[in-house]
Amino acid sequence: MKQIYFIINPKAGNGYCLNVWGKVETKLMEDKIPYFAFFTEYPGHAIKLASQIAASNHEPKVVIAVGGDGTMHEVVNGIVEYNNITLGFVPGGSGNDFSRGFHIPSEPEEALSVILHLIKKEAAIIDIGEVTMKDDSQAYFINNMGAGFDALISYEVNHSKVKAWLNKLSLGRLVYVYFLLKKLFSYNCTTIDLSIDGRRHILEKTWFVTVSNQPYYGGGMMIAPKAHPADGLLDITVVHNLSKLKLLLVFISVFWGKHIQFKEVKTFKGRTVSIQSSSSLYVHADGENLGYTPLNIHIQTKTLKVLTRVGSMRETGLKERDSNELQ
Ligand SMILES: Nc1ncnc2c1ncn2[C@@H]1O[C@H](COP(=O)(O)OP(=O)(O)OP(=O)(O)O)[C@@H](O)[C@H]1O
Repeated sequence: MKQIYFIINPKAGNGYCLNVWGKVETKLMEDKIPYFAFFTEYPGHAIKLASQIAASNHEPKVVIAVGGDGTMHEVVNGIVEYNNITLGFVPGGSGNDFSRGFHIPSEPEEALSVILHLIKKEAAIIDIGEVTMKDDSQAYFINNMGAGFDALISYEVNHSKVKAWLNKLSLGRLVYVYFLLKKLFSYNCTTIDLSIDGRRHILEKTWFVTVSNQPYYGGGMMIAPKAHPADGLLDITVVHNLSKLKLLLVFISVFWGKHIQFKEVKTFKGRTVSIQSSSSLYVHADGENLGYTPLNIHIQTKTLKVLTRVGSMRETGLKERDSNELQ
């Protein structure tokens, strides 16, 4: 069997992740499965740990992130340039949208069982998004990225103590709702200039743009119900031209993926996307703050090997599609 490395974020889920790791560790010992474990010590550390593991030799290895979407995001960014790594995930964060979108069980022992089962089978090969910022710096996302109101919410969530309190009450998912309501009334919408595969869209009074590789974000909102991480396309969602009150209505419907029925919600599919705006907008990737617009996004198809129940294109009956056909 390939060597298994765990990268654990002890701060994820406001420390709940250490309980998750305790359960995983007990199961590994019971089943006498050899492994290496590394704990992150500061933000960004998982990128370094993951790239060091990948670079240590050319042997194929399994790296399993234990934490939230931010931990998975860092691990992806650490291994993206190496082709000897297969990725796994045990959810231990507050939002855990990766596990929702990639069908990883929420119970730690169950997640581990699925991973150990899948190690013996073929991993899914999925797409990822590459974001290039104005200063040419690059970052990759596995779930989604966003610019505008949703990125502002991410920023507020990541810099607030409310998340810790809600996590203590096992209500971590509600932190996004709390900040949405808090920021809704002071937010100023902007005109955005969106290019998708060279086709330009000027969208006035825009709340936000998200670019998704899988359906879920923000702790369970089904922002891009038709997104599939192995279809060779990114799903773009724009919410614009609607009142604050109607935004709340759209927001409620997003948990069921019904928001796309509103005329103010535009959806597109594409391979390259550029976002410019009349004023600088906050940007996030997988819920981690990235900076500000303008930026360019490019899909890297079939780039990552992931231990997930989300099947390959062949298994799900999807065909490689042309983005223009689907807009
Ligand atoms: N030792 C550490 N001390 C402080 N912060 C850390 C440490 N290790 C990692 N981090 C940071 O913790 C942040 C949150 O991690 P993560 O997103 O995995 O958990 P979460 O926020 O609870 O879950 P989710 O993103 O699913 O809501 C990340 O930005 C990461 O860089």
